[in-house]
Amino acid sequence: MTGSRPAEIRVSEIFGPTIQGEGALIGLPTVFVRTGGCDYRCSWCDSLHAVDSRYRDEWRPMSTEEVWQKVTSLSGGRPLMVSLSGGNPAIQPLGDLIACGHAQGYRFALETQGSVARDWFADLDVLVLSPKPPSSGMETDWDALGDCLQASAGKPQTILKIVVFDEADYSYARHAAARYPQLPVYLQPGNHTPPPPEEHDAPIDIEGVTERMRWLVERITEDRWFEARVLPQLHVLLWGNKRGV
Ligand SMILES: C[S@@+](CC[C@H](N)C(=O)[O-])C[C@H]1O[C@@H](n2cnc3c(N)ncnc32)[C@H](O)[C@@H]1O
Ligand SMILES: Nc1nc2[nH]cc(C(=O)O)c2c(=O)[nH]1
Ligand code: SF4
Ligand SMILES: [Mg+2]
Repeated sequence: MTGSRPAEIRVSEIFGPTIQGEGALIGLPTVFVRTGGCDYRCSWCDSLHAVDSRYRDEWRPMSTEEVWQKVTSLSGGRPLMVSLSGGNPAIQPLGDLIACGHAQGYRFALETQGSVARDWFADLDVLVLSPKPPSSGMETDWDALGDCLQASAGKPQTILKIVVFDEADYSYARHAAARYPQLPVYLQPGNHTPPPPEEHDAPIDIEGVTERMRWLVERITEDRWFEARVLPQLHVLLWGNKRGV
């Protein structure tokens, strides 16, 4: 007799502790679980190694226990914030992992574009919704994003984090923020020229990122948009496009 086996999590990489480089938790020590596979294909994705099926061979199906073992070994058994990213982590079975970690005092933040909702979003501590602006080449399904919010049932701390490259992206961010006035908004300057994933340490266009940040600050102050926050990707400033940091 065979019972159904618990679903496995498709993992691209597990690394840390490092610091959370983006959004509301910036600077906070964290271990990343980056899952493999995404239902989007953003033109400027900086994590293609977890998106493009060319890298599928590097993704490993792991049981919840195996993932948990790796997280606790990296953290030395000391509870911390676990960041679930990808790819789109929402397409992986992560509910058991969250329950397992909570039982040991760990907390969980998840980053997703908001295209797929899961019941277990309500068990997260932090939900980062990062809908994609026009420069990504993706189309936002606002109903799906609404479903994600509904699934979270107001339990996790929830924020909007929007990447901005240009004026059209900025307008999109304003529109998204207006749809969800209850959510804190973080504007993140886009980082151009992501390297091919096999190039782990390519130089970044730091001037471009800095220029876009200054422009973003100008735009929000001009518009008197005083609820918005502008933040760089701290890990990009510190380590460029290096993987696993
Ligand atoms: C790699 S994604 C993975 C999680 C999920 N798929 C998502 O997009 O939210 C993690 C975060 O990195 C951001 N990101 C990806 N490529 C970027 C780039 N070139 N510049 C700035 N932020 C980027 C995404 O917008 C998202 O907020
Ligand atoms: N340090 C660090 N912070 C991050 N915040 C979001 C990341 C991601 O790729 O999802 C990321 C990442 O890859 N590294
Ligand atoms: S949704 Fe996220 S992981 Fe997927 S392609 Fe876009 S930025 Fe990359
Ligand atoms: Mg990243």
